[in-house]
Amino acid sequence: MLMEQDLRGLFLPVVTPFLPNDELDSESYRNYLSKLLTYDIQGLVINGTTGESPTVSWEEVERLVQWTKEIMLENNRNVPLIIGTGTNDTASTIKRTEWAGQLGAEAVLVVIPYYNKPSQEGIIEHFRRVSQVGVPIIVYEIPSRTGVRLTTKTARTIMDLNGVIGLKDSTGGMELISELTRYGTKPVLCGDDPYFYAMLSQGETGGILASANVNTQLYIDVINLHRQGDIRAAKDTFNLLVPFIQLLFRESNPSPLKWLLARQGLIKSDKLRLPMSPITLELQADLEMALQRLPLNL
Ligand SMILES: O=C(O)C1=N[C@H](C(=O)O)C[C@H](O)C1
Repeated sequence: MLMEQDLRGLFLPVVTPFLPNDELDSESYRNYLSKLLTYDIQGLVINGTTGESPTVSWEEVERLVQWTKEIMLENNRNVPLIIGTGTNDTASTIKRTEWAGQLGAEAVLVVIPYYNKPSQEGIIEHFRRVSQVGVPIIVYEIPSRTGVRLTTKTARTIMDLNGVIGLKDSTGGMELISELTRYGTKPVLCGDDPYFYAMLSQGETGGILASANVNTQLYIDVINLHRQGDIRAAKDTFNLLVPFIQLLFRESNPSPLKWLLARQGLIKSDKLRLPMSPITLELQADLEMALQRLPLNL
């Protein structure tokens, strides 16, 4: 099981490749994951936003986890698996967290309950109950997707729960991390790619970054350079990544990322499940242009 001190470095949220008939594409998954496993990453996140969790069934999550274990074995590489289990229903989140534990998850990623707009007290109680399952929890704060925002007080209360080992900050700003790190906190991982460098400077311990599915080594370099105190080189390296990050989030993640992975031949197609749809021709042209300037180091 992951512990607080393990939440350091780069964790990759994986895409879920699909066939034209909407079935899971195991061949693409094997090809793509084998590549990711060549990097010095600290873990994989299955069934996150990038994995299209809203349209992937739990039975499919089980297959993805099984395949991931097989692919790790084939590649002689073992990294911790974090599984997304958060929903907007406490009972189902508890069930999924129990199942994730049975599947061998080292931690679970639990998003703030979305859509039904619970009160701060309701959110705290949600996490208190899920934390009792006994699988380490990474809290996932992403107000642009959930429609609710944690107050600092709520975030602190949830972070203090036994069983919560850290938080993925996708708030799109520096306020939460500044407040949490002001008096010391459990680890905060960046989940908002454009803020990755700024948050490192503010005390984040690493990231769960969809954009790091491409140019993975450069993200690892940013972390290592920053740790070594070579701030200038870390910033220069991050600056190389910024144009791609901007393009990868101009339309909803993971559509641009899937297009890029397919363009590189790592997965067979950029197929998404509706209501997610492929990127516009305009974004495709801009990504092609960016590729001319910085060929992807996949
Ligand atoms: O799947 C994830 O985990 C991520 N989701 C965020 C989003 O899609 O909004 C982005 C982040 O890079 C990782």
